[in-house]
Amino acid sequence: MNALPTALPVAPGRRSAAVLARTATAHRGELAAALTTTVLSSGGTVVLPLLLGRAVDVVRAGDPLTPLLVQLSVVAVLTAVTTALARRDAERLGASIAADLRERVVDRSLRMNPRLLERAGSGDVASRVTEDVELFTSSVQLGANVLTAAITVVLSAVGFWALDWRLALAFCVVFPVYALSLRWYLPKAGPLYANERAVAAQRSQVFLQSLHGASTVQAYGMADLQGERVRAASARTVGASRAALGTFARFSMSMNGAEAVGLSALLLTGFQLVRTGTVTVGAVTAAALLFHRLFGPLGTLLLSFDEVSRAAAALNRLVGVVDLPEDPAPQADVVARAPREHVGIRVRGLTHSYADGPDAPLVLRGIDVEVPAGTSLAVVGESGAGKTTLAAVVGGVFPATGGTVELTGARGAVDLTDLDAGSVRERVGVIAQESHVFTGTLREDLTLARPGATDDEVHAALRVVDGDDWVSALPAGLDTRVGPGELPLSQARAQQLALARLVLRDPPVVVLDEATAEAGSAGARDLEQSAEAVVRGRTALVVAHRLSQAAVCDRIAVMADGEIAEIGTHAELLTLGGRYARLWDTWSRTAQAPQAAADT
Ligand SMILES: Nc1ncnc2c1ncn2[C@@H]1O[C@H](COP(=O)(O)OP(=O)(O)OP(=O)(O)O)[C@@H](O)[C@H]1O
Repeated sequence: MNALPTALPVAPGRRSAAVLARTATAHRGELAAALTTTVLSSGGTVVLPLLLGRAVDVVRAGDPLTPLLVQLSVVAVLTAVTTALARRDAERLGASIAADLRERVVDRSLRMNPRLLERAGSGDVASRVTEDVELFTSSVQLGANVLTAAITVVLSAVGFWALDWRLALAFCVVFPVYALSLRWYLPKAGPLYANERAVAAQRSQVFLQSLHGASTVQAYGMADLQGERVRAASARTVGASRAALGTFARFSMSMNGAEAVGLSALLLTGFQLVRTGTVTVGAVTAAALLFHRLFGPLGTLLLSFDEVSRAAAALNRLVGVVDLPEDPAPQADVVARAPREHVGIRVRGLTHSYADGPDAPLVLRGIDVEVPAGTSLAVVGESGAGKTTLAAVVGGVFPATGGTVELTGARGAVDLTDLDAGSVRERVGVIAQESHVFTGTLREDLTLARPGATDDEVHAALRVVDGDDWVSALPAGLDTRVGPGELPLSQARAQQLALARLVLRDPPVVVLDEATAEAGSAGARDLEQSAEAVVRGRTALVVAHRLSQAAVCDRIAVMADGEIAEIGTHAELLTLGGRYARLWDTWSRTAQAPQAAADT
């Protein structure tokens, strides 16, 4: 089994640049349009000061100014138009690149190996697909500005050279000063921003944990402690941002110094050249105007190192997700061999540990069990016995650290880990402890399981799980919007929807993990019946806290400390007089006893 990293990777800068370049060239038309209009607009920006310089010489010589004024007007109008077009084209290109990347990141995150997701923490994934994607997307405008500034700087250098090579040299004085500042700043900026992003991800993780575990936090009176953790994580984020900002402020000051040095050098050189009659006053005027116009683009280029560094840190984290190695593709013949009908489950020597290393505690300790096609196996046991872990592994949610789970059929057996997620989901349907309601209409929520299902099919699935009455009674029926902020649904109804989705998907094997555990006893009995209807005719592994649910399954496995302690039918286990019999005895004496007994 491949060793999984403990955290999501961050791509090196060179790899991110390559991905960015490849994404840009995939939009060839937009790239060509953006480059063309940007070169034209930057060209106009450089030509205008040159024409103004010439105007100074024309006025000094007393020559007619009108032809030059016409040229100036035409160039000014063309520059204005191409500048507007350049901005639009560059933004379009940037938006396309950002959208491409965003889709790839979201797509890869949704198909992420569940064990990696668990290890890396959902906070890191959430911060990448939200904050990092947003940061990168909002740098589209920045990218457009940087492109324009870079081209303007190159064309201005050509303009200086056309005026006089000595003026060009004087202009170049700024570069060593810039270079020194950058040499000081750049090695600091990368780590500072990477740290800022990492600390922000930790803050998201702590915050998400507080939200997800809100009821536990309140139940144990841990609000103050958890609040302190969130505050400490926020303080670390503020500290990291301050460190980055302080360094940036010092860098900005050195930029202003460089500009003062550059302009002084240019004016002094121009003064000498005019005195010796080498260049005209107009040429020096043009050079000064060019330099003045360059302040903007040069400042954009240099000051944007700050934002570029942030965007690059975000991009490296996004490319880290995009580049996650795909799980190996299943072999076509294995998928073809995997049974679709009369599918049984065979578990051999299953061991699992949530931690790494040879001494890591085992949560499953060598489970051997078989569920013949069309029969049901209930799994019961005390909290922490390993029931949920067994259900998750058998349901193909994540692979176990050792042993095998096979789907058996008339043509042999296929290991679950040799199949891709899609092939597993066609054959094995899972309902986990928490049933999620997706934002949208009830129809959308239900047809996720089978896109294109008709309303009749959706209602039929709801009828199987006894959910059609309340859905049909809603004024908008299947068009009712559900999810956060919409029609509130009880946990029992959310589980009913999850069961209906399973009916629509119609897999031959189902794994139900405490599908009825959350409901109060009255609702729980209804849900038990809904779950029973789903199990009927299918191969099923049912994690049951309510023993009435276990008693109606064909066989029952009692788990204790990661092992199967007892297995048999309800009657056999009662006769055995062991753990199950004791559990049943306790269960029968609880308030539900008369009802549970009537159930069985
Ligand atoms: N994601 C996880 N990371 C680390 N340990 C885990 C994780 N999930 C479960 N465990 C541990 O594995 C053991 C078995 O847990 P599991 O949830 O499978 O038991 P269970 O029988 O289903 O318990 P319950 O009925 O309370 O859900 C427990 O000791 C639990 O603390």
